[in-house]
Amino acid sequence: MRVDVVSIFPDYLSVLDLSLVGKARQRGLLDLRVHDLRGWTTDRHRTVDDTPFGGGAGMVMRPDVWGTALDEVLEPGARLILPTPSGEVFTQRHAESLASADQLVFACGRYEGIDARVAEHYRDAGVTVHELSIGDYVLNGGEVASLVMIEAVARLIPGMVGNPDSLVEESHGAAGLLEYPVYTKPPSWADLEIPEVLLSGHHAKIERWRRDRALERTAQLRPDMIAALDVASLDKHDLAL
Ligand SMILES: Nc1ccc2ncsc2c1
Repeated sequence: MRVDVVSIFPDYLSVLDLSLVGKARQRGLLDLRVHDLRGWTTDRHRTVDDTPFGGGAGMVMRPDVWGTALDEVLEPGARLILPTPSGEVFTQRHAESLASADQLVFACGRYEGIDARVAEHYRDAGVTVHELSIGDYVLNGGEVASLVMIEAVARLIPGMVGNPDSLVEESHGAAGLLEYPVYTKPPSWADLEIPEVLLSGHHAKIERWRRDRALERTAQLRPDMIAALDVASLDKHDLAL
């Protein structure tokens, strides 16, 4: 997979050289390219923004600069991602869908956002455009959101994580539940012990205990996820909880 990120703060993305994503690049699983939007400006001040039509505070990012950049970066079949607080909320389902793309291009907005004609222009041109939010809070731009989405997608690329089975039991994974509580050594800490069943070696009981805790935790913290569960995926024990 090729991933391009266009930003006026390209150094913000240097963290992608580390950890999982960094290793993926070294192993050739991920072709990550970070670009400075100002590289496509033509004036001496390298201007990327201007005042909003209709008035209002702040500045809006110019469509002509973004258009020149994206025309160069987008390859046929690429998905264009516009991180924005006014977008659809990014979920694991989006990560799974985006992980199958040949190229993802993240356009990181700053100021009050990117001129709306950019999304419109590329949709009209047949490009799949995703306007995605990572949540309801204030950020200064799209760079941090892009980091979140790139990590969520990159770890799903085949060969990225050592044990693919671990992707199934994670929170928001295939089971559609939050993850059960986990424990490790020492067996006793701060006068707190390990749940007995986890020391029993009885795998069926352990599996049952873990699913019960995942269902309980999800029901308590994320009733919306319970409501979204496929009832067919629940067994009679689940339903009795
Ligand atoms: N302020 C804010 C909140 C969420 C979000 N998601 C992508 S860019 C962004 C910006």
